[in-house]
Amino acid sequence: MKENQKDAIFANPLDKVATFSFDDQVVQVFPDMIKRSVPGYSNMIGMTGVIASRYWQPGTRIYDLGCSLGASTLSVCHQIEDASLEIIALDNSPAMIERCQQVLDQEARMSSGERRHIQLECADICEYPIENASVVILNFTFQFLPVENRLPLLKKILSGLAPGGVLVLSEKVRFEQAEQQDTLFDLHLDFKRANGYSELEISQKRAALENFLQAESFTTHQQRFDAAGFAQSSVWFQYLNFASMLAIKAR
Ligand SMILES: Nc1ncnc2c1ncn2[C@@H]1O[C@H](C[S@+](CC[C@H]([NH3+])C(=O)[O-])CC(=O)[O-])[C@@H](O)[C@H]1O
Ligand SMILES: O=C(O)C(=O)Cc1ccccc1
Repeated sequence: MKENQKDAIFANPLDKVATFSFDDQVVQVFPDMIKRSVPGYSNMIGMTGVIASRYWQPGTRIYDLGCSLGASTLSVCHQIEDASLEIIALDNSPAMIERCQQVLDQEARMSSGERRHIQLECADICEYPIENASVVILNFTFQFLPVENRLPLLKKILSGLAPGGVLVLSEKVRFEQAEQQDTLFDLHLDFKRANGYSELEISQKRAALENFLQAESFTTHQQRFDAAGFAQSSVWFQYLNFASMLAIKAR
């Protein structure tokens, strides 16, 4: 199995910076990239399992939408011991799915407990059916969807959730007030510098993400949760311009 490598994707000058893509090169460095780029990533992933264990209802499924290498799925498995737990983990990057399968196989070999029911699928989350769920996880995936696909996806999730079910949505956010946006955005750049990224890496990655990652404000997220029909929504975590929200379906 390929070992995880340090992220140096944008370390050398590129003639033309192509739009970011979840290809084999990104997969090889992904755990390092996400930890050094997303403030609070480990906290949000760890708590995702804790939230899942409060809202999961036996006989229903948990969906991990945009699972990458399975970090949220594994957090859920650590928190819910029940052998009947069924997780459906989706990603539309074949390179991610291939590596995720290796990660899950390795975990299964290492843990002496029950074999978990994890269905891994290479699929577009906007197309895939969501049925009989009590927990749906969207950790840092929604931000990559075309904006016009976002409300339809939330409506599909709500209709697939059982009463009392939860959606966990973690994202990069932006702020409506220009001064607040500048302050927290600049501090995020400092966070990346403190984690060893150079000015060149920071500026080339920024160019690669332009128009690809579209962050939205808390107000936009809250209004969309309401428009989709969720009964309640809250921001439960924020670290600079990254946050995690949860939205609950009426009982
Ligand atoms: N339409 C789509 N359908 C399916 N997958 C998609 C789609 N669009 C993007 N993806 C997938 O969403 C993932 C986003 S990464 C999630 C991290 C993970 N949740 C984690 O918590 O470790 C976040 C990041 O890289 O910032 C990638 O693996 C894409 O292939
Ligand atoms: O690096 C950034 O600026 C981000 O917004 C986070 C991120 C992390 C991993 C892949 C794409 C974006």
